[in-house]
Amino acid sequence: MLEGLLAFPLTPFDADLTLDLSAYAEGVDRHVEDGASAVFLACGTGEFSALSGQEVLALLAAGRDAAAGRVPVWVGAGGSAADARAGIRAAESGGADGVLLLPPYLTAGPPEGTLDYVRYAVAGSSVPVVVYHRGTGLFTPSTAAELVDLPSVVGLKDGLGNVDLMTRIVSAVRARSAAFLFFNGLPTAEVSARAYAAIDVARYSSAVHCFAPEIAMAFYTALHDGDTATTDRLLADFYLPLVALRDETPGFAVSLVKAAARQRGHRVGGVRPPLVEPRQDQLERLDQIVTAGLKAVS
Ligand SMILES: O=C([O-])C(=O)C[C@H](O)[C@@H](O)C(=O)[O-]
Repeated sequence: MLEGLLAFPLTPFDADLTLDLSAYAEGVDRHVEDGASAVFLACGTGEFSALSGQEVLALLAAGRDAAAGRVPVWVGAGGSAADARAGIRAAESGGADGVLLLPPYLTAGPPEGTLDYVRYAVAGSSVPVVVYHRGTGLFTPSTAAELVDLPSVVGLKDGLGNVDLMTRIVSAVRARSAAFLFFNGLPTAEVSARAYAAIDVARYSSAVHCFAPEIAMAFYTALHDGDTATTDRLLADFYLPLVALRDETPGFAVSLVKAAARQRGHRVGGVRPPLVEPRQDQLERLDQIVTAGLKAVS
């Protein structure tokens, strides 16, 4: 389940920041045509935190139509415990193949509370769920191992980036389940992909696939083939400069992706607040970084 490169479509907005569903359908179709093995709608890159429950459902309907059965369609849920439960149920009724459960809104409890949040959210539904480990939703090795007892929870996606903790989480879960799935969902996941593959977290998602699928697919293939000359070149020429720019401003893990998609001619519009747009000098550097990345794969 969920082999290959996972794509997280951007959510396009009009000039007044309302959803642009026809542009969304184009984006989902582009991901599938460009080699994504599954699409995860309305998650981090898709600005889940800025969307209403109704908007997420509209994106699910448009995304399913656009994917047309060619790849699995997963969708985000999360926020308050009540919204997370309602979101998972609505995703199930709306025909999603699975749900990425994002962290609880605003308040962090202890790890046992995070586990309870997942139990509460998945109660009464059977659609497969992957739990996103980041921010206000953190696990210990022992609480992560208890996820195995929840039949609909099939995996954990790490967005924290603590290799020591993830190594211990993978070991604790593997002692109880060989089938449980692990995903690297760190911002610009390619940068940590080699290290994470070494600790049995080989699946990853690529936000870069939203604007430079040529680069994302070349990196994925090189990583899969053990072609370190290519992964090293793409890291040096493209991913590491991109991450340096990304780290200049909070929220750029999404804003830069949207800006780069616009630069490549895609109809995605701007970001909703609290995200901000890159300045002109940052846009110019972004353009240079993408040009260098495309040259490296040409
Ligand atoms: O929820 C999300 O949007 C993600 O975690 C996906 C991104 O693709 C992330 O892995 C990245 O930036 O490469």
